[in-house]
Amino acid sequence: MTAPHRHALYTVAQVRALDRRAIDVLGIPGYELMRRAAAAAFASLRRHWPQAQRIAVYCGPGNNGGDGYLLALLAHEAGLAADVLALAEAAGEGDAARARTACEQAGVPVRRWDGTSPLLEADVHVDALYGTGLNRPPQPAAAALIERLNSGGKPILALDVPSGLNADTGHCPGVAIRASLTVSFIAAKRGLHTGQASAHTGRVELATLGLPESLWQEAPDAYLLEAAVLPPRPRDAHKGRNGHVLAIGGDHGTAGAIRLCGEAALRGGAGLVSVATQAEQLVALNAARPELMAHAVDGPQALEPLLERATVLAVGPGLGRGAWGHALWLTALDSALALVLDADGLNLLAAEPRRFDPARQVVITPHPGEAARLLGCSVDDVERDRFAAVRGLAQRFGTLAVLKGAGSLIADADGRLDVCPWGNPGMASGGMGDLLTGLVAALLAQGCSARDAARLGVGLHARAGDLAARDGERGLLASDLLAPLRSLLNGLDA
Ligand SMILES: NC(=O)C1=CN([C@@H]2O[C@H](COP(=O)(O)OP(=O)(O)OC[C@H]3O[C@@H](n4cnc5c(N)ncnc54)[C@H](O)[C@@H]3O)[C@@H](O)[C@H]2O)[C@H](O)CC1
Ligand SMILES: [K+]
Repeated sequence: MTAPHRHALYTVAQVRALDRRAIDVLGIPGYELMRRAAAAAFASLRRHWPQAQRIAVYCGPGNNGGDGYLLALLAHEAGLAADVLALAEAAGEGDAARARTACEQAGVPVRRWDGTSPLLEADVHVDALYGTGLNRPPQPAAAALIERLNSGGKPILALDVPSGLNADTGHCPGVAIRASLTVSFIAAKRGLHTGQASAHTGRVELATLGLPESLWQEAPDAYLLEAAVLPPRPRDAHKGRNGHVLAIGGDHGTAGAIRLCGEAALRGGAGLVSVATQAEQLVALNAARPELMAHAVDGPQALEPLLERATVLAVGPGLGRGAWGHALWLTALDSALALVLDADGLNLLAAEPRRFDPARQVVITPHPGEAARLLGCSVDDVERDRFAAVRGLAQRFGTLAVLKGAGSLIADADGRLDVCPWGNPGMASGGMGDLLTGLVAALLAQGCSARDAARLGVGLHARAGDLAARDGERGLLASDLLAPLRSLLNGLDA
């Protein structure tokens, strides 16, 4: 019996089951839930826009619209000017129809949106068009209204889900509301925290509608990551206790990626970091970061002695897909060491797929393009359902999978999902992935399991990106993250 763990994320089907249990088992009528939802949303509206005197509510044909009618009624009863534009004719019966009648009988003007009339004059617009019931792209009239609201220059409060956003996947099949605030009811939906969601939800608040803890019986399988750091180092720590990362990459002309990976492994706290790379990179690497032990490796034989000393492998940054990179990649895959695969290490895996021994600690960190190649689908397919994609990766390769992008996702082979709530568009730049690879390798080197290294690494990396973006998201460089990363790792939140 767990209340909605404040980081638990639910599917629409799971929330519907909670709704049903509230109605059937706890005997709370659906209309009472609707009234509580409207009250919670209205209270949020007053908190966020205390000066608002006029609100306009846009109601769809279902229960999301029902929430909107009851919110308009509450605003009217509180002395605000409230108007309603309805997308559809009054529904025959049901809670939404009852809500609309209560609204009209109280004297709140309810007019039909004819597809062209101007928006209502208001300080705040309330989006009550679609919630968890969205099952196709908004149709022309609704789409036109959504686009007008988005360009209306006034804040939008979205009820439960910004209309047009799929509450399960975070994908927008068509146009979608861009809200300043979303008040979500009963339980947080997965789709509010990944993919396109962050461009549409604004701030997300959860209203549990005063339901008793006994409602949340089944434990959900998706959670928002929580801020965490590594436990403090024992005083007698020595470099041998913090593992030895061997970063493999840096084909002709690409020293930067493997260097960033190695630096991140050092900053991430690995005891020792070696780099196996092409001879031409040595000077640049040693000059840039002498603490990295760079080795010229021309093939698998030269790699062997380095593998014997390493405890974790990070394979892929700047590896290339030529004979040199492929030979080193094969050697790394045939070792039993913990492994982080990224960039060309993943492209080579897409070309020569294999399942890893579940006992081996392996983390793969694709961006959507690499994920598409690994899954044999399009990038659109990946982004259309990121949760399905990341789970597919973990199951297909038998590894811990990270699917990067807005709201990075983490899946392990038994289906548990974690969602990263941090990060910003400034991080969509070269080298950010190389940092993550090195950081995850460093955490593995310090004894984390693949799952903990991925969760901690993704969270710290994104939080460091948010700290570094305090000086602006434009021009954010991967190396800007190294300083805040070190602070976060040591629990010294900058
Ligand atoms: N169930 C409860 O106890 C509570 C529900 N709450 C609110 O209810 C909505 C979910 O309501 P539902 O009627 O299932 O669906 P929607 O209102 O989201 O959608 C309306 C209706 O519209 C049709 N539809 C879907 N997509 C489209 C489209 N693109 N174009 C046209 N029509 C579309 C579809 O038939 C839907 O049924 C939930 O989000 C909450 O806001 C209460 O708040 C809490 C209790
Ligand atoms: K909505």
